[in-house]
Amino acid sequence: MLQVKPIILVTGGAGYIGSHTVLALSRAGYRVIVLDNLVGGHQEFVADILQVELVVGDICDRPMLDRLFAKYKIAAVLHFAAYIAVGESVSDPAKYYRNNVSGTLTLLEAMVAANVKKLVFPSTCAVYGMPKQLPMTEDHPKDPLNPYATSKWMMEQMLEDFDRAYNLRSIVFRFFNAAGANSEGLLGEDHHPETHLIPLVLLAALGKRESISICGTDYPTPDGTCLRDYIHVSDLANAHILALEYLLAGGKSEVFNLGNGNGFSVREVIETAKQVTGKELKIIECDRRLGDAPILVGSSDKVREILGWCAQYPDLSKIITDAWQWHQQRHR
Ligand SMILES: NC(=O)c1ccc[n+]([C@@H]2O[C@H](COP(=O)([O-])OP(=O)(O)OC[C@H]3O[C@@H](n4cnc5c(N)ncnc54)[C@H](O)[C@@H]3O)[C@@H](O)[C@H]2O)c1
Ligand SMILES: O=c1ccn([C@@H]2O[C@H](COP(=O)(O)OP(=O)(O)O[C@H]3O[C@H](CO)[C@H](O)[C@H](O)[C@H]3O)[C@@H](O)[C@H]2O)c(=O)[nH]1
Repeated sequence: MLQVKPIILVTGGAGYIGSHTVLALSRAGYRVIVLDNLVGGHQEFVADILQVELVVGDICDRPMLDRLFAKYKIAAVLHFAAYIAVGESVSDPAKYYRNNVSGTLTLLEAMVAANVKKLVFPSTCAVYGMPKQLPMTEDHPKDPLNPYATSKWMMEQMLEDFDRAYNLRSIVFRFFNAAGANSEGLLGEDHHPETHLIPLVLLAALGKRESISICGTDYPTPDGTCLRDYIHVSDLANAHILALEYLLAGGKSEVFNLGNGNGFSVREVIETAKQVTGKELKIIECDRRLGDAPILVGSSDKVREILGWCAQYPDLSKIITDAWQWHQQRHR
């Protein structure tokens, strides 16, 4: 007998990680509804490339959410919608608490009211703050260094309470640094303004930016620049399918790191990008960026053990090659 897969609501599905996850969901046979206000997302990703239904709306709009949950029989929500720039969250924290925390609370209340009680939520390794032990495991102390990370930690705590009080089951993924692009060149990373290292380096390689800045060269790391754990966006997307299947099968709430467990410095990323692109880059060394931790590298043993997740593209060179292919196409 033909099995009909459930309907999944993806907030922020027109954005970078959300769109890659919608692609993985569609390929796994799910019917997907994207809810995005398009402040940071791309309508053409959803309408032209993914060809799934897009509802243009805001997670802060409770009446619209109620209508949405009444119209579709949604089995679970994957909640990517958020503001994401660490630096901006330091200068304008209210914007982050309003959109990320208040918006998520509105969404969760609408879910409980509609009896939709399964959620996958992207948090960040930035909830850990300064590393006390490396690689970081899920029980590492939490000490967010900026309002963006604090907003994610607040939402994690909200989810714990919603589980206890309303039986809302969630999988929280603490992403390390999402990077790369769909290997077939269908989707990629295009934030406005762009703040992330890899796309900025590639825009410099394309001549769209004059130079690339290294933000801080006096960190307590081997070459003085920050170490990050870069993870391919398609590996993140696949983890969401496993999380969804786990929740739909009745799994209990869990929190997982998602990273590759290898730290690369800013200089190493720039060096790898030079090799991939074959371009020389003008490098400017400048001051540290506010709210940056020196090292964020995680252990993903728990997600491997419980969800059976395994990275398909752990190699930094492959991550940058896929991003480069997409950037070249996008800016042709
Ligand atoms: N990029 C990373 O390295 C990283 C790391 C850790 C966690 N995350 C989390 O993953 C998620 C997705 O990140 P991304 O890099 O794809 O960001 P993105 O900006 O590309 O996507 C976010 C999407 O959410 C939408 N959105 C924002 N506020 C909304 C609202 N109020 N209502 C409806 N839609 C709204 C935007 O239009 C955008 O399409 C975010 O929650 C982010 O915090 C990202
Ligand atoms: O022009 C730049 C941009 C970044 N960096 C450095 O490169 C590293 C990576 O920076 P990104 O902005 O690419 O990524 P972040 O580590 O700051 O942040 C990302 O990962 C975080 C978790 O670490 C959060 O989840 C956040 O959403 C996500 O943007 C940092 O040390 C940063 O200081 C530079 O040197 N020059």
